[in-house]
Amino acid sequence: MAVLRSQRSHLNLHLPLTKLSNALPPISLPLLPPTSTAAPTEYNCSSSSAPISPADLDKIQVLGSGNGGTVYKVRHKETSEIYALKIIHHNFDSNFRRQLNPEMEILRCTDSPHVVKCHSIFQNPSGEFGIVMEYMDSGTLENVLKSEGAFSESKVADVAKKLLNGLHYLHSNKIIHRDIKPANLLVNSNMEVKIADFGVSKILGRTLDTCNSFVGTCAYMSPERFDSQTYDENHDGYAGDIWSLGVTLMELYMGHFPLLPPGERADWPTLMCVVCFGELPSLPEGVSDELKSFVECCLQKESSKRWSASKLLTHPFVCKDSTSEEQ
Ligand SMILES: Nc1ncnc2c1ncn2[C@@H]1O[C@H](COP(=O)(O)OP(=O)(O)OP(=O)(O)O)[C@@H](O)[C@H]1O
Repeated sequence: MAVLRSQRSHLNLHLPLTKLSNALPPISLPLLPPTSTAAPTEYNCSSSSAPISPADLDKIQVLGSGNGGTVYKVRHKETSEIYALKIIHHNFDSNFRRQLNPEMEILRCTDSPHVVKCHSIFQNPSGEFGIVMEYMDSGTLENVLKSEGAFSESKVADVAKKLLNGLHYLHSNKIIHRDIKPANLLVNSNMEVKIADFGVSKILGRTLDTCNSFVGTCAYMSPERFDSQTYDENHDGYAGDIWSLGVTLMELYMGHFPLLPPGERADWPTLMCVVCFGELPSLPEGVSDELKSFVECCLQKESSKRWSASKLLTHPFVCKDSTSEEQ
């Protein structure tokens, strides 16, 4: 307990910024025009089709809402194609009003089968932003877990491989997601799994970063994000996504949040003690050596000992019986 108290006394409780390395020049994206224009402004995310504007879409139902906005299922009037439309909440400052936030920038420039596809971004005359995305008809991995229960090892391996391909793509493009968890991973009926919700993500090297102080969801946060001084003050952020992936995959296999006993409240101090000072709970008996080893490679407390996404793609757990997947 004394050790715990002394460790706590020099904890950095306001979650410092990730230190940037490999800085790139800022990506130049156009500033959006002033909000007084009568027609919506549209940004096409796909090179092959015309931009979709709000007038092209009929709202069908609300799919969910979070801190960043509300997501609707919508139908394109002309093609009958179904999309997901995220309307970003309107409580932003005047600087934010005129610029794409990191989520929009990332969705606009990413193109991977493992990252949710953005078709179009627009701004209404009132200043409200909309993101037209591909519709993932099975919802989030969190929903799938609730309705179908714990995943088999082979299903966890399949999801792991798809997410690793997505993270490898993002990390190769200097993007850190910072909020990997079952609720931010979307699934469709083709059993595709895609990384979504870039609301707190970061593009390394950007000069503009509107989400510096945001911490992501603490339940899936790595030790260095709780306490960078003890764990690794030079962490680059990518390894934080790998930790969150490890917790997420354990959750899929065990059927409940793995770092606390089922039903225990995941408050910040309890989680910090478990993640930073406690021994991590092990996987249940009967689990294969490959899964055990894979999770260990993700959940190393020292971030530099964690495997990268590209190295994990070579781990026997994900490349047991299939050929390497394309990005
Ligand atoms: N492309 C999509 N296809 C299908 N459903 C989606 C899609 N995008 C989001 N959703 C649904 O809408 C919900 C809200 O999405 P949102 O991006 O606002 O994320 P959130 O994780 O709930 O919120 P926050 O921004 O606070 O993290 C999701 O939980 C999901 O159920």
